[in-house]
Amino acid sequence: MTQQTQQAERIRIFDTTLRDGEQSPGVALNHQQKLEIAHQLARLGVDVIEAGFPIASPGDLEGVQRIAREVRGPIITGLARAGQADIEAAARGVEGAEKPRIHTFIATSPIHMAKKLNMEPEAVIERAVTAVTLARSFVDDVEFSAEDATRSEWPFLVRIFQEVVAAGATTVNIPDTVGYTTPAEMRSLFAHVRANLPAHVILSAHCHDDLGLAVANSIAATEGGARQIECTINGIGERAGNASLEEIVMAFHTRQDVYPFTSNIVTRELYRSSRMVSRLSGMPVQPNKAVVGDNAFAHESGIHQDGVLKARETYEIMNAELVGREAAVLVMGKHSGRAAFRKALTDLGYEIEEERIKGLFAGFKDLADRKGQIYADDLRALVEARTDIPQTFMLERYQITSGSDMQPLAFVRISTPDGVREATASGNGSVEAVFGAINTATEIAPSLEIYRVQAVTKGSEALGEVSITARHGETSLHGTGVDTDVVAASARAWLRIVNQIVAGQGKSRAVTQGTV
Ligand SMILES: CC(=O)SCCNC(=O)CCNC(=O)[C@H](O)C(C)(C)COP(=O)(O)OP(=O)(O)OC[C@H]1O[C@@H](n2cnc3c(N)ncnc32)[C@H](O)[C@@H]1OP(=O)(O)O
Ligand SMILES: CC(C)C(=O)C(=O)O
Ligand SMILES: [Mg+2]
Repeated sequence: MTQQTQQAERIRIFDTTLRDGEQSPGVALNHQQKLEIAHQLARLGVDVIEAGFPIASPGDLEGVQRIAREVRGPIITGLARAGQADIEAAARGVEGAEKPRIHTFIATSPIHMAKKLNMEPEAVIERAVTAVTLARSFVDDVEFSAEDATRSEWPFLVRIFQEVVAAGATTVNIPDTVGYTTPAEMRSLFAHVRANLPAHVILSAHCHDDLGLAVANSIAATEGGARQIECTINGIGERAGNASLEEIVMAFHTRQDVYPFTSNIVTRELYRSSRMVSRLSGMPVQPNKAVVGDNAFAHESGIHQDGVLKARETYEIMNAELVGREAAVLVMGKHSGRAAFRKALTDLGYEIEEERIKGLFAGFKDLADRKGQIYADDLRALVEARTDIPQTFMLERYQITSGSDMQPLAFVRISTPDGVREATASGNGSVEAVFGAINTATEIAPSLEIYRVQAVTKGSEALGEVSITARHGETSLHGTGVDTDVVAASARAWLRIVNQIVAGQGKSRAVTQGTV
């Protein structure tokens, strides 16, 4: 949101990750963690940091105090119910701040007033006015929130807002506390309140995501006159969470044509902020989360990859670097096409002629079908597993029968230029049995010297690389095989040795005809 247009108006970003975000079930941040996040929020350029709810606990008070003392730049605020003790605690919390604010609130919906507060509407107004007046005795900057505003009666809302503004509130917040409203409703509500309050009062939106509308509702609020948006990093917060800061900021940034707003947010700090909050709060970010999710700038399907390689904008409306991430990632998998495959091999440093790429691509698709995601090491293994040694013997299929009370029995079916050979053999283990069956089928029997196996890629479907050194007469030969199945990888490695012997790279003898 750094781009300026002529009519651009400023939207203040009020971050409540450390207060409403911390209200996410299971999240509790210690002072050090809160401070670390607050410093990052300052680097991110938020206008307001809601650092906590000082009356909640001595620890919360101390956390707010440390942030107020140590973090410079943003306004630091603490939340307070509409009551003396809460407001005094909030005042103690923010007193060291360069720019202190007290944020006080009381519910205004019929259900909250009657069932929760057990108060008459007139008493609620009186309590709100008293609270704002007290808060103003400590600081010049006071925000008042009408909790559950979107289920409140509009005339009542306007009345309480007018009264708290007269008592000194400088920002008036209209929260959709239970995530109930819709964009059209929010737009109208803000326009109505805006028309009934003095122009110097900043209107604020605070939306929850119970229906997945928090970001849309926050943006709609700006169309009705909101100039402050309350949100959290990664959208964490009470129940389904709050409006996500990064989504709002990037919506404005990307659609300047329809939302001519500016803000102080340094978009390149968004991803770092997201990672930090996720790490410290213990709340993972879903992979498909907009802007900051692992997949937000990743492309797996061939048609998209081809488009992105030709022109990034074909499938990307934002630049990954703009939010502090690495450039778009092409994820290799079974939906990938040749364009991305070729690019991935080039990126890995291979210069491979087109004819060979065709062959490798078939192997890649086959592997992707079995493995799912293909990593760089998978590609390396694919390329390097193929050499120019003639594949005289090729494993078509194998089968192992084994159990706790029997010796493993291997069956192999091997193709040769002259036809197919099949053989069975038993061994002390599955690998030994399959080697025996290959020896029988090929009539070549190198002796095993060294056998090593290692996982070369990530994931439970990782590729296993088998590396074998064998002797044939006086010659030592080396073969490797890669597969998601260790027995198959072993069989491939063994056949590579056999094929080297046939090709004369070891002390070999002629391939004999016939099916075993
Ligand atoms: C929509 C929001 O996100 S609001 C913020 C929610 N966040 C939190 O509640 C986290 C921190 N909260 C706490 O630590 C505790 O709830 C405290 C310290 C604030 C209060 O604890 P307790 O005194 O034990 O009260 P408890 O939480 O059980 O009940 C809340 C009381 O506050 C009253 N209350 C609720 N909101 C307000 C308000 N805005 N102004 C005045 N009183 C209020 C309730 O009516 C209830 O009063 P009652 O005990 O007379 O019935
Ligand atoms: C305290 C207020 C602003 C709040 O968090 C809400 O209503 O959701
Ligand atoms: Mg809230």
